[in-house]
Amino acid sequence: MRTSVLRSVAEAALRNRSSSSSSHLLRRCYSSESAPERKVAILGAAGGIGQPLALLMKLNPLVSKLSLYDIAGTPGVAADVSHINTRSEVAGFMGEDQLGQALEGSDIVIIPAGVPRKPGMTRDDLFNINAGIVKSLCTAIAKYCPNALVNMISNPVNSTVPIAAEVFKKAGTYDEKKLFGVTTLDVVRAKTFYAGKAKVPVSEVNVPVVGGHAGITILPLFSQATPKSNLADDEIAALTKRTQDGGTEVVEAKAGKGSATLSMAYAGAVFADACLKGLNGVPDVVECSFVQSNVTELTFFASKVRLGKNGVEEVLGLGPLSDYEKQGLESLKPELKASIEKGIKFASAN
Ligand SMILES: NC(=O)C1=CN([C@@H]2O[C@H](COP(=O)(O)OP(=O)(O)OC[C@H]3O[C@@H](n4cnc5c(N)ncnc54)[C@H](O)[C@@H]3O)[C@@H](O)[C@H]2O)C=CC1
Ligand SMILES: O=C([O-])CC(=O)C(=O)O
Repeated sequence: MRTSVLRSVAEAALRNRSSSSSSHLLRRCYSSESAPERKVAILGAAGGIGQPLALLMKLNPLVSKLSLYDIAGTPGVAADVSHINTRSEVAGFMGEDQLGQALEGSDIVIIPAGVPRKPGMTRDDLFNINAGIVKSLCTAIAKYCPNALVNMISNPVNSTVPIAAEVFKKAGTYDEKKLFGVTTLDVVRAKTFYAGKAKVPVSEVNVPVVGGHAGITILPLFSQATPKSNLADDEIAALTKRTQDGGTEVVEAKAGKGSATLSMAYAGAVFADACLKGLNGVPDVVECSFVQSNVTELTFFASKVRLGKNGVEEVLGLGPLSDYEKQGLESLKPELKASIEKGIKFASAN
């Protein structure tokens, strides 16, 4: 009761954001004690990404219930994480019989379930195994928590997101505002690499990354990076390539032991936090994500997205592009289009 009254007042304050009391009210309204109940489920929670992501979500005061699901290993991960003295109650679920229980009542479902790359593989080489995993998990989401926001991490994201959309369409639960391909790691990398090259504080850096999440479909827009810098064209080209190959850099360094897990868990936690803030009515929450889109002729595309109480509030445009970026945009379209179509075809046929 007290919380809902507080929230109405805070929302009124939001409408008049110059009010000196508004920031105080909002702080109270969205602080951990009064934040609304939010259940977050992680599918693939015992994996390389799933475990550190479970840790990071346990540290998030906006989460009240943390549901950890995998086909094996979740009781141990859940017992371990549950001892941390933060707000959320943790429950572990293992095996398909428990998937419904894991999902029921979820506000956000994060999916890092599936196999990772080994050196020499592309993300698309994961399609044959991961497409089926994502399809069956999304079928369960449509049944048990059709209104949840879905944060898709499993690769190839350029195809797994269209697969999820088709599964939800077939089930009659598709809401394009609620399905997200997580491309935050591309942004995290672009920020880190840009800060290093431009010699600016990394905490102040912003770089949009658009397109998709594989090789040349990852298009960082360094012309829009802030703080501004005077990097030469060849430096921008090298930064772009390093961002596009960031995943492969980690795969090769891990030499057969998987792909990015820790940086991905961080990126997944940043994106889920943004979704939670959006759901809770925090204004001006903007992150890049691979979503259903009209920004280009492609039906799914990553760009900046404003997050709100229903998920996507607004898909933002690309802004001004340099000639180099315009070229990159045209070059990525055929590959991204083919990956989207591959996902749709798989989901329609199976
Ligand atoms: N979107 C992105 O930026 C990134 C995506 N990834 C992708 O994330 C996925 C997971 O990577 P890792 O955690 O390193 O792999 P991992 O092999 O360490 O963990 C995957 C987990 O998924 C579980 N799993 C398999 N089938 C399942 C099912 N049907 N239901 C529930 N859980 C199931 C496994 O038991 C395992 O615990 C890979 O596809 C990888 O390519 C990785 C890094 C970045
Ligand atoms: O490269 C991979 O296979 C995993 C991934 O998506 C990334 O690290 O960006």
